[in-house]
Order: sequence, then C-alpha cells, then structure tokens
Amino acid sequence: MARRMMSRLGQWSSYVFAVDFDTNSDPIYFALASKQSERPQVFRNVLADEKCYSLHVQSDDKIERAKFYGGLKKKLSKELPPECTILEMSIFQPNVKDSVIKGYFLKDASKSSATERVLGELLRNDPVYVCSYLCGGEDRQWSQHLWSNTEDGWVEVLEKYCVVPAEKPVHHPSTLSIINYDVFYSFEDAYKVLQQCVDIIPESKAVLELVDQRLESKEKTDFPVIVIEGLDATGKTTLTESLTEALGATLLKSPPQCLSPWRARFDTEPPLIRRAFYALGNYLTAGQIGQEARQAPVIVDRYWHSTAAYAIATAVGGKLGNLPQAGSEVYGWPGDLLRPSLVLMLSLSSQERMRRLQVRGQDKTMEEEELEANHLFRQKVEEAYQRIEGPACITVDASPSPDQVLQQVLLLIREKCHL
Ligand SMILES: Nc1ncnc2c1ncn2[C@@H]1O[C@H](COP(=O)(O)OP(=O)(O)OP(=O)(O)O)[C@@H](O)[C@H]1O
Ligand SMILES: Nc1ccn([C@H]2C[C@H](O)[C@@H](COP(=O)(O)O)O2)c(=O)n1
Repeated sequence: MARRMMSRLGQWSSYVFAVDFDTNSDPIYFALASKQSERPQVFRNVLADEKCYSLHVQSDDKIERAKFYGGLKKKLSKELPPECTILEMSIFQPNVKDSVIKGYFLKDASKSSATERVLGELLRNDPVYVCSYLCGGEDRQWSQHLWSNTEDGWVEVLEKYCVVPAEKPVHHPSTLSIINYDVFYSFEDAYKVLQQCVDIIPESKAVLELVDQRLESKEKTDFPVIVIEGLDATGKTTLTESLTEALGATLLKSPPQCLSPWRARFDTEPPLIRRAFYALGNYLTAGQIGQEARQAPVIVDRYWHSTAAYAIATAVGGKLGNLPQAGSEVYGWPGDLLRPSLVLMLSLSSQERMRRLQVRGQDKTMEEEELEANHLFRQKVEEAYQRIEGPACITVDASPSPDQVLQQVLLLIREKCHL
C-alpha cells in the first residue's frame, strides 16, 4: 500500500499538499522535498506542539474511494480522542484535473496514544496511506514520515520528507475534481457511476431500469419549457402550481416522481453517487418534458441548475472566492440534456426565507439544515446558480405576495417566450 503511495508520490516534487485550517482563509500549501527550504516555515501560526498526522484514501477505483472517504470522517470522529481536530486535506498537482487525492489532516492535542492506534488499524485494514509530521531541530522545521505495514503487521516509517512551503495555486484544489465526480455533463457518465454501484447499492438496478425506459427528448420543443429554481422555501412549489393553472401548462419536477422511492437512499451516498442519481433524474424529466411539450407549455420545478449549483457549492471548499470563475466549463450545460426556454431563479432575503420555512413547519431536509446553518454554503449555491449558462437563469424577486410574484413571472414569460 505505502509502496503504491511511493509510486503515486514517486513524483512527489510535482504534488502539493493543502490543509484547510480555517474555511475563511486560504489553505496552508506545502510540498515535500529531500532537503529543507530556506523559505519561511510552513505551519507557523497554525501549529504549536501538537502531534500531527495525515491520512489519504488510496484506491484506483473511484467508487471505492468515494464510498470509503464518505464514511471516513464519521469513523474518525467516533474513534479519535475529542482533542484531535480533523481538518480537510488534499494532495494534488496544480492545474491538473482529476489529480486530487482527498484526505484529512489531524491536529492531535491529546496526550494519549489512541490516535496512533486508530491510524495503525486503518493502515492495516483500509485503503489509506498514513503519515505523521514532526517538528524538530534548532530551526523547528517540519518533516513528513510515511507509514508502512511490516510483514508481521507492525507500523514502520517507510520514508521521510522535508516539509517546505508551496506556492498558492491558481485554482483551489477542490475545483480540480468537479467534472465527473460532483457534476456529470453527459448521460453516459452519470449512468456509468450507477452501473458500478449495482453490487454495493442494490437500488441502483431499479433506478437504471427506469432510466433505460426513459423517453427520448428532442432538442426543440413545440411549446415553451419554463424551469423554476431557487433555494428551499423560496416559493417554487407555490409558483409552479399557480403558473401551471394560469398557463394551462403541464407541471413536472426533477427528480421525477418515479424516483421518489429511492431519493432518500441516494441522499445518504457520497457526492459522486448522489449527484449521478440526480443527473439521471434530469434525463428522465427531460424525456417527460419532450413528450408533454408537444401538447402544452411545461413548468418544471428544479432541473439542471439545481443539480449543478448544489454540487459545485458542496464540492468547493473554503471561501466564496474559491468557486471557479464565471465562464468556467463547470458551469456549462450538458450537450445531451434538453435545454429549457427559460430558467427563473426565485430570490429571497435569508430572513424571509427562514420565516417561510418556519411557517411551513415541515421537517427540514439535511440540505435545508446545511443551508440554514451555513451562510457560506448558501452564498456558494446562489453564486453558482448565477454562473450556470446555456441558458442562464433570470433572477426574480420572490418577496412580494404569491399573486404579485405570479403576475411578475407571467409578464416575463410572455416577454421571453411569446406566450
Ligand atoms: N410569495 C410568497 N409570499 C409569502 N409566502 C409564500 C410565498 N410563496 C410561498 N410562500 C410560503 O412559503 C412557504 C414555502 O413555499 P414553497 O413550499 O412554495 O417553497 P419551495 O421553494 O417549493 O420550498 P422547497 O424547495 O423547500 O419545497 C410555504 O409555506 C408557502 O405557503
Ligand atoms: N434537479 C435536481 C433537484 C434537486 N437536487 C438536489 C439539490 C439539493 O441537494 C436538493 C434540494 O432539493 P429539495 O430538497 O429542495 O427538493 O436536491 C438536484 O441535485 N437536482
């Protein structure tokens, strides 16, 4: 295992390590070298005399990597001493897509040997590589010690590297693995993920059978297709229902009703699998849209913008500024997914949205909890919505009364869709 780490990091000079000590500031970036650097110390101001470790998932199978990494933080939180802080970490080659190896950096302020025992167990039984970090010498320089299993199951230090500062890369490492890990830009790419899950998630088979029966969607539709988007409790359901009545339209949603039996199950899966599920939901809905838009206008409650915006906002760590710039390919529309005539995003102040959530009184989904607790996540979702192209969304103020919002939207639809 560690040998593979060596083969993987055999070119360690081209890899950078990033540790998120604080989501409001840049990660600490460092590299490995065979000798100390003259440049300033790496961990100044963020580490005192804690014992430090890192562990990274190592597997060539991206489903296995996603599944194991998805459960790793929960496992560590359960088994490590409470004084051990778990920080997001990645190893990557700057500007090289798909080069990111995700993991965790552990700042262990405990005085027990429990952390080393837990890491030794993980090294013996799971697809991880483990390193420890020591600060020594007069110049208080840090070094990384790569662990390995001996034949009789003991842990030994395989290799030692000097930890030296690395330049801040142009793109935050979390943006390097969005395509086909968090967002899928073709039916085939999403489909392949669920195909690889059939043995570990039996429900995948039923979803794939439904997807196999999807209706083909044409590029052009006879009647306009209007998508209503927005965060939870912005008024999408209320508006889509009144719009449907006002226009004599057909109301659809994504994911479609036929996937409801499995949605909660896939919501528990790591992003790679969960987002492939939602992407396939959009293709199922696209088939229904193509069918229904032959007879009447179609209103859709959530579609591609939701799938891409939530996935990108979830994937991109740290500050709002770490989102890929507008115009990036991650905001592109899948070439094989039906494009709507118009996408309207309902916008609401946080206060009014929270009020409506409380008034509605329904149980909050995990996502709503995250949106409520995490202002930064909400900002990232809203910003990602705005950057998606092909078509871009038009923002609608959803704060007036339901009828005023309806009238405002009908005017927009008449103007844009000549309905
Ligand atoms: N324009 C409005 N003014 C005041 N209250 C509204 C308005 N539109 C909807 N509401 C109320 O806000 C709450 C949320 O509305 P709704 O369920 O339509 O939002 P939503 O975006 O579909 O939510 P979710 O995505 O979580 O299902 C409901 O109680 C609804 O009655
Ligand atoms: N087309 C869609 C619709 C929804 N999602 C995801 C995005 C969020 O994670 C969540 C929000 O849905 P809600 O709970 O408000 O129904 O569902 C998606 O990815 N694609």
